[in-house]
Amino acid sequence: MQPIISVTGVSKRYATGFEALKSVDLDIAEGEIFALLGPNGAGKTTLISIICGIVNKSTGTITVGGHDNVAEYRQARALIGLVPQELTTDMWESVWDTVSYSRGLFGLRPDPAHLEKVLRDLSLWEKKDDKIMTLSGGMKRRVLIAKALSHEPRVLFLDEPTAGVDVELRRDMWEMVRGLKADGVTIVLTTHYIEEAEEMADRVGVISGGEIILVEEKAELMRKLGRKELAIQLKEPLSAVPGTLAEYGLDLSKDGHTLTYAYDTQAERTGITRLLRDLDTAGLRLRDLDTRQSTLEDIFVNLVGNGR
Ligand SMILES: Nc1ncnc2c1ncn2[C@@H]1O[C@H](COP(=O)(O)OP(=O)(O)OP(=O)(O)O)[C@@H](O)[C@H]1O
Repeated sequence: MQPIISVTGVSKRYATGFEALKSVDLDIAEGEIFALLGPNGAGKTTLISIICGIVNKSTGTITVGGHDNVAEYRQARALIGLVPQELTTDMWESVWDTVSYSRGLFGLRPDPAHLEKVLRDLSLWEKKDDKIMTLSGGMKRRVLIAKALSHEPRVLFLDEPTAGVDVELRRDMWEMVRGLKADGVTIVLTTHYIEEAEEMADRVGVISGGEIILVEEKAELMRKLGRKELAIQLKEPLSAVPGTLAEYGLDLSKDGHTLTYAYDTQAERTGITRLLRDLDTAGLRLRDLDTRQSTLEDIFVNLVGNGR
């Protein structure tokens, strides 16, 4: 199936000479929730701003629903809803007016029933006549989402949707995103929060220093997450792993005192019982055992550390 968004060889050099993106390739499948993870300054906002046509790219091509996002800007932009990080909306307007205006910008006929559904889904219906400046920060964020959904986009971009929001609003956001997915909307969200990617995403992309360094199904990442290491401390140091233990792929520390066995916690058999028996048979005496689980955070920090 053709991806709904296709980014090919996109780079960005700002006027300052800073290269914020380095030849990014990325496809987003229709209907998925894609989380773009990366540290501050990695290029997340730059990338989504370029896809949405707010920032010009230096090289490369982007299509949205098959439309080139420069040559066919209007068609491409009409398919996209963008919820920016910053509150950028007219504080003096009422919720209803600002959301209606956003829809009008796309040249669409008024559709009060659609806007009512959007506002109700975001628990904003009661506030529809309130001026935006009178709303709480969390409610203002909901207004930004309502604006982004006003023209019935097929792809919704959420830039750091839950940065600085309370737990309740975060839960509501996640709920809303799931509802949109159920309606067939593709979601791309940027986040620093690994739990958010873990909770929401079908696929995860990691960006660091302007480069996409990993794109993977979340389930696959979770499988990696499921890996554990067993560190076996030996009473007497070894100079090499005994040949009879070759099948375990053990790692011997430089000082010869520790053997490390990596295993999959989700596998039916971890092989630990057999390994311990074989260690005994090989005549090795143990001082201590220690296990350590790699988290998605470890994987992330590792990747980002290496990507710099
Ligand atoms: N208009 C600009 N001119 C020059 N440099 C810029 C401009 N906008 C962003 N940058 C730089 O480009 C890099 C990427 O910024 P970007 O906002 O895309 O990162 P980010 O991953 O979204 O970060 P954060 O998580 O902090 O929002 C940063 O080093 C930033 O300072």
